[in-house]
Amino acid sequence: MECATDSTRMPPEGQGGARPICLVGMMGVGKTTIGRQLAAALGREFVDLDHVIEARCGVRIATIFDIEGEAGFRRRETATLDEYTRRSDLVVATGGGAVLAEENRRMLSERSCVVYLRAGADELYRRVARDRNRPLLRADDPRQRIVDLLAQREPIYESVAAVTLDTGDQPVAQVLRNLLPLLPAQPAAPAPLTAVQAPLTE
Ligand SMILES: Nc1ncnc2c1ncn2[C@@H]1O[C@H](COP(=O)(O)OP(=O)(O)OP(=O)(O)O)[C@@H](O)[C@H]1O
Ligand SMILES: O=C(O)C1=C[C@@H](O)[C@@H](O)[C@H](O)C1
Ligand SMILES: [Mg+2]
Repeated sequence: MECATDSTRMPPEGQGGARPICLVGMMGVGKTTIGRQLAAALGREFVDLDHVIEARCGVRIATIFDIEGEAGFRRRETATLDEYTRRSDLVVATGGGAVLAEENRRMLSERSCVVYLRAGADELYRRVARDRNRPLLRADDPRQRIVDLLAQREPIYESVAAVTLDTGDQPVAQVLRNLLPLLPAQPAAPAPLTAVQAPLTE
C-alpha cells in the first residue's frame, strides 16, 4: 500500500498541512523512541497515543486493563486514534494493538502514512523484559507471548503499512537514518484561501 499524497487522502478535518505519520508495530519495537526523534527531525509535533490515554485517565495502561478490561482500553484507543488521525503535521506512536480493529486500520490507512517498525521476538523481548507496564506481557512465559503475538499480528501490521522498516538490532539513531529516506514526500500545506471572489454577473 502506498502513502498517497493527493488531497482525497488528507485528514477530513485538516485545514491543509501534511497527513500524520503513524508508527505501528509490536510492544518494544521503538514506536515511542523512534517516533519522538522522527518528529524532531521533520519539525513535527509528536503524540504517543498510549501516553494521551494515560494522561486523560490519570492512571497507567496496566491499571486501565485492571479496571475496564482490555475491551475498555481498546474503546479508548479507537477514540484517541480517531481524534489524532484527523490532525495534520504529527508523528503518532500508536499502541502495539492499535491495528487489531478493522475500524482502526481503516482510519490509519485512509488518513495517515503508516510506518511499520518491525523486529524479531528475541530483540523485542530484550527491550521490554524489564518494563512492568505492558499488561499483555503479564504471562508465565512473556517471551513465548511475544512470539505468539508477533505471529498473529505481523500480517496485520504489513497489511496496513505503507512503509516497513526492519529495525534489527540497530541503534535508534541508525533506525532513524534508515527511515527518513523511505518516507514519501509529504504534501505542502496549501496556500490559505484569501482571493476575493468576483461578483457573479448576469
Ligand atoms: N533501536 C533500538 N535499539 C535499542 N533499544 C531500543 C531501540 N528502540 C527502542 N529501544 C528501547 O526499547 C524500549 C522500548 O522502546 P519503546 O518504548 O520506544 O517501544 P514502543 O514500540 O513504544 O512500545 P509500546 O508499544 O509498548 O509502547 C525502550 O527502553 C527503548 O529505549
Ligand atoms: O500490544 C498491545 O496490545 C499493547 C501495546 C501497548 O502499546 C499498549 O497500547 C497496551 O499495553 C497494549
Ligand atoms: Mg510506546
